[in-house]
Amino acid sequence: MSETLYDRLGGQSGIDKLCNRIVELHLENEVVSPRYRALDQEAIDHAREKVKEFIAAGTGGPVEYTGRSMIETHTGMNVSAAEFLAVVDDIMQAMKEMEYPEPVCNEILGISYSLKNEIVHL
Ligand code: HEM
Repeated sequence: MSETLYDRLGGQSGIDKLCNRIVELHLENEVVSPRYRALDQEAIDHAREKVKEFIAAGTGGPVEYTGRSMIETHTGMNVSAAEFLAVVDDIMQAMKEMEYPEPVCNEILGISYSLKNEIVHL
């Protein structure tokens, strides 16, 4: 059987580390940090855990996503294209730091972009 993207991300432990780093980068990224700094610690922790689940489930892991849909989550935020790009940049930066092979980075990049219309200007 061929390896899933979940496997190539290092399974749940790889995805957990990746998401932890992505959230750290968001909190330092001046384009999007106000969005996350507006949340209390509990909400940040909750979002981080749901993102871990979302990626694991979406890449073929043995996990069910129990969070809200992308449209439901981001509706009312009026997320801009610049904010979307900043979030994708942080994802790519975290993947680069963790030295994932380029094809794996590109797959995540493609999946991220495929979600743009479910996140931006809602
Ligand atoms: C590929 C891009 C993105 C993905 C996959 C994604 C995924 C998620 C997930 C899974 C959650 C948690 C859902 C839940 O609580 O049930 C979430 C929450 C959140 N997202 Fe996104 N997101 C993306 C882009 C963005 C962007 C561009 C922004 C704006 C800067 C953003 C802002 C937020 C905020 C503020 C929350 C917390 C919402 C709350 O606590 O009510 N996200 N996102």
